[in-house]
This record gives sequence, C-alpha cells and structure tokens, in this order.
Amino acid sequence: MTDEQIHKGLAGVLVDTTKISKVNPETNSLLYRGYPVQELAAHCSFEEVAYLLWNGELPTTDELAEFTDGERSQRALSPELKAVIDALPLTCHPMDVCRTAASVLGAQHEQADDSSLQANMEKSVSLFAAMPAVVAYDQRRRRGEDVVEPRDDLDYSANFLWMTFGEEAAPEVVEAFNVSMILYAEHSFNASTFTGRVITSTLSDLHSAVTGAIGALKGPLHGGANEAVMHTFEEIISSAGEGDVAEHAAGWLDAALADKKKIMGFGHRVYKNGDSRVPTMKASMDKMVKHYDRADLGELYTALESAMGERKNILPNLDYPAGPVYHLMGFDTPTFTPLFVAARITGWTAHIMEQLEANSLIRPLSAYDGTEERHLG
Ligand SMILES: CC(=O)SCCNC(=O)CCNC(=O)[C@H](O)C(C)(C)COP(=O)(O)OP(=O)(O)OC[C@H]1O[C@@H](n2cnc3c(N)ncnc32)[C@H](O)[C@@H]1OP(=O)(O)O
Ligand SMILES: O=C([O-])CC(=O)C(=O)O
Repeated sequence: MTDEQIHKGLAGVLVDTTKISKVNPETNSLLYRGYPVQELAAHCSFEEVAYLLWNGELPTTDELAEFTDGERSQRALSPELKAVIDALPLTCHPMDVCRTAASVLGAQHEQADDSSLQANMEKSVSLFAAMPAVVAYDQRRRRGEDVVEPRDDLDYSANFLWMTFGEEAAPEVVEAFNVSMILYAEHSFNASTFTGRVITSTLSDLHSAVTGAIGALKGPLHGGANEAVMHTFEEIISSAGEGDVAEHAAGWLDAALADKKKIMGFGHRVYKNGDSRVPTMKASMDKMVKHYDRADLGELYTALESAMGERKNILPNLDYPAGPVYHLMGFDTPTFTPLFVAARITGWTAHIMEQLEANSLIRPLSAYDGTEERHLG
C-alpha cells in the first residue's frame, strides 16, 4: 500500500451520506435539514431546532407543545444519579461527570438495549432533558452551592441558567445562550459525531454511543477548545502585568507560535475561510460584552484575532467567541465543554438514528509498517 492511499485523519474522505446537516466551506454555510443555521438562531428556540434535527421538519404549535411537555417532565435528576455524581472527586473534569452521567442514564434506562426508532427517540429526548441538570448540578457542587431544581415554567435555555445560577437570567442573556445551543447543536461528521456513529455501527446502544462521543468531544482539538480559549485569555491578561492587555496579545501570540503552540479556538478541518457560525456567535458576544460592560474582553478578542490573521492567516472557529460568552454569563471555565455536550446531544443522537437506518459496520483498513514477519527461535 502506498502513502497516497492513506488518508491520515480521514481528511477529505467521504465516508457516508447524511440528511441532517450540510457544511459547505465554499459558500461558508451550514444548513440544518436545509435551513441556514443563522436563520434558525435568529428565529427559533433550541427546542424547535432539536425537534427539527430529530424529525426533519420544524414542529407545528401542537407538536412543539407536546415535545416541550415531554422535555420539561424529564429535567430533574434521580437521587441515584445525584449520588453517583456526588461520589466523583472534585478533581475530575466536569466532562468526566457528563460522560459518567450519560453512562449511568443508560444503565438506569428500562429499554437500554431497545434500538428501535421509537425507543431511541425517547432516549434522545430524555438525555436532552437531563443533561442541563447534570451540568448545573456539577458546577454548583464544585462551588459548594445547594442544588437548584428545574422549573417547568421556563424554556430550555432560561431553565438551564436558572438551575446553574439560582436566579432568572436577563432576556438578552437567555437569548445569547439559546443562540449558542443552536450553533453548537450539529456539524455533520465531526470527530465526536463520527465516534458516536462508529459505536452505533456495531449495533451497540444509544447511551454507549453518546458516552463515547462525550469522550471524543473532551479533547482540546475538538470541543475542549472553548475552555482552552479562556485559559489563553487568562494567560494573556496575567502576563500583560500593568501593560495594555490588547496590545500585549500580539507579543504573547508571537511567543506561543515560536514555541510551536496551537492557538485554541482557531482553525478548522473543514472550513479554511472561516467558520460559518462565528459571525452569529460574535454578534451575541458583542451583546454580552455590552450587557456585562466588559469592553476589555471584546478588545482582547479582536486583538488576538487580528494578530492570528496577520501572522498565520488562520481564522477563529465557533469555540473562540463561545468561550468568552460563557465566561461573561458566569460559567466556570471547565463547565464550557459540558455546555457543548448539552447542545450536541441533539446532533449526536440524530446521527445515531440515521446510522441505524442504513447501517454498515465502520471498519477501515490500515497499512502495516511494523516489523516484517519473523519467527520464534
Ligand atoms: C467546535 C470545534 O471542534 S472546532 C475546532 C476546535 N479546535 C481548536 O480550536 C484547536 C486548535 N485548532 C487546531 O488544532 C486545528 O486547526 C484543527 C485540529 C481544528 C484542524 O486541524 P487540521 O485540519 O488537521 O489542520 P492542521 O492541524 O494540519 O493545520 C494545518 C496547518 O495550520 C496550522 N494550524 C492550524 N490550526 C492552528 C492553530 N489553531 N494554531 C496554530 N497553528 C495552526 C498547523 O500547525 C499546520 O501548520 P503546518 O502546515 O505548518 O504544519
Ligand atoms: O466539524 C468539526 O470538525 C468540528 C466542529 O466544528 C464541530 O463539531 O462543531
């Protein structure tokens, strides 16, 4: 086998078809079931987008009412799941908590091994409903705060913020959070979704596939980058000392690039001319910068983005504006990637169901370049 036949990282390889989303780097667009994501972010709730991803169409008023009733009735965590989370050390990453919770929810599910479309749809909705409570519960326990139970008079985003902070968020904050959930919901065959599809292709169960997908999302080359962006900002701020932070960003970047560091929140495997979701998320970030009166953070964002553009011509991905937005809202930095989990559960599970509709075991080939055949003795 020659090197030309090897597609390291599966870069550029078409492995299957999907009807769920279309990522088009040429037109810099992203469609969910045919709708531009920017339109969905401007006009829809995250619940409507979840319904769309799973069912292929936006819900009617009655369908949405039935769907949200189902979601709201499954928001609370069982005492058993709370006990499992409480048993995890505070030294573990919140992504480990999400991964464990997904696994526990599978083990507790009465139809865990029923992979019919109906059972998988129900499991998807229940994971979607419960994950915000997992994320909120974990952040609060790490802060030594009491649990805040879900409210069924609030929509998904407002309730998520309520459970995390114990107070109702301002409407513009709820709106920015809703936008972030929609933008994070789905992105074709990214590494975590592909992981979920690989697991599903063995005819394993939905919770196992989601648990594996969470593991794949944790890495800083994928979802972990939103958290890493905030660490970068903190490093720039602390190393600026008394100096101007935005001015210091370029110097910090030069040193990081000279050290061959990857700058988190920049670059993308598919988009080479900019991530289709960034302008929408950046517009929400600008609103949050204004809302929280943190022009300094906006200036640092712009300074690092310009310096990266000048030096490497590499543009930001969605994680770059999402990190600062979650920081401004008051989330602890290690909670950022769990927020991505909560959103992406919709895309992952849509792909799991699609994979099962026309399954083929995913099992690529490798070229052996180890020791030639040899024998004992
Ligand atoms: C929601 C998401 O998951 S979006 C992705 C989030 N991940 C990140 O933000 C992590 C930082 N970015 C990266 O590591 C990369 O851009 C990836 C992994 C996202 C995409 O990588 P690939 O498509 O494999 O591109 P690859 O890593 O080969 O980069 C191509 C070149 O650009 C450089 N490059 C790409 N991204 C970056 C970056 N963020 N910082 C510095 N250099 C970079 C590489 O060093 C490489 O340079 P070289 O040709 O001189 O060796
Ligand atoms: O598509 C990718 O490779 C990564 C990404 O942006 C996502 O999963 O949202």
